[in-house]
Amino acid sequence: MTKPHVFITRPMPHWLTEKLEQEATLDVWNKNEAVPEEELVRRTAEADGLFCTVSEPVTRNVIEQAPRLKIIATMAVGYNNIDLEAAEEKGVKVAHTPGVLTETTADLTFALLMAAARRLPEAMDTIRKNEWGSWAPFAFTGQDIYGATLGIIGMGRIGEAVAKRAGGFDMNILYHNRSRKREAEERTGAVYAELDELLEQADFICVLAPATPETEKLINAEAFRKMKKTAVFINTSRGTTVDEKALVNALREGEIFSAGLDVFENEPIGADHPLLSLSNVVALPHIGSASEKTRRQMADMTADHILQGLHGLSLTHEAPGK
Ligand SMILES: NC(=O)C1=CN([C@@H]2O[C@H](COP(=O)(O)OP(=O)(O)OC[C@H]3O[C@@H](n4cnc5c(N)ncnc54)[C@H](OP(=O)(O)O)[C@@H]3O)[C@@H](O)[C@H]2O)C=CC1
Ligand SMILES: O=CC(=O)O
Repeated sequence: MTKPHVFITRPMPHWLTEKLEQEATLDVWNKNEAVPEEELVRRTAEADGLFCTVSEPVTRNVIEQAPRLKIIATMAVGYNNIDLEAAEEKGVKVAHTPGVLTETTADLTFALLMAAARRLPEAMDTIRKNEWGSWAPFAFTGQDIYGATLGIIGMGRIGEAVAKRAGGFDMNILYHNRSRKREAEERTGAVYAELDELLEQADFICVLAPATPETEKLINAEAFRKMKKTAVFINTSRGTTVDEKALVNALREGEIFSAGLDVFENEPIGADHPLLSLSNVVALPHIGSASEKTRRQMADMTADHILQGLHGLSLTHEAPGK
């Protein structure tokens, strides 16, 4: 009997390909860059399983041209890049990796918060450029984190893990979701707030809601105008939740103090992106879950999802429908 065929959209370590090769024939895109759409369509067309990442738009076009496809497993918790409606129509299951990356992404969110508050990259650049004159009373003064107010938009798994870290800094925590989460309030001491109230009162604003039509440009020019001039804005969710032009403007005009960003409207951003011309921006290349242990666990979980999908078994983490 011929083995099912799996297309993997990134180079993977041997332990992972060996595991999948016991049950499938693999086609691996051997570059650490997104598969161009034409290539994704062509290679998924032959596949029973698609092992993908956040960077490939798995569109209706991709899904409809893949008659054998049974399972799409993304190595990510966010699955906004996959057309769930088309997958459901074609009977293709979709899996993602919630939970396993929660603490690692919360660590990175907090690291960005601290770096943007205390201007760490900007200060380090001074040393690199040999421009460190002497201890200067008002050089690189930033915002205090201890005792400040944190506003979390999207108090889910990662939002709550960020709130727990904030507890160690004695922060007051406000959060905004579509629905109140009373258990999270009990666990973290966070207080539910309407969005405007959170924007107006928080010293630090972290977006951790998923990319959906509802969250598209949720943080726009009007939202930035409501924030404190000393506010630090952090986005580790998806670039689509923020109006980037409005963000550039808010940072340039001093409507907010600084921003820490792991995600962008279009990834990868080029070195000539306007955000990178601003000294009050800390920018990272979408590395929220990038610890060695977590990425290994995510890859392994994705491989398990592929095997479950190929065998018609229920998925450990099926992506919730629309
Ligand atoms: N930078 C990176 O590398 C990473 C980024 N991520 C991003 O983080 C996101 C969150 O992950 P995770 O915490 O596991 O997901 P969860 O589903 O656990 O949490 C998402 C939260 O967002 C809330 N939410 C949804 N829609 C809205 C809305 N319109 N307004 C306000 N809140 C909303 C939900 O609550 P409710 O339904 O009540 O509104 C929920 O509590 C992912 O979807 C992904 O985009 C995740 C991992 C790594
Ligand atoms: O952005 C990463 C994810 O897991 O979602």
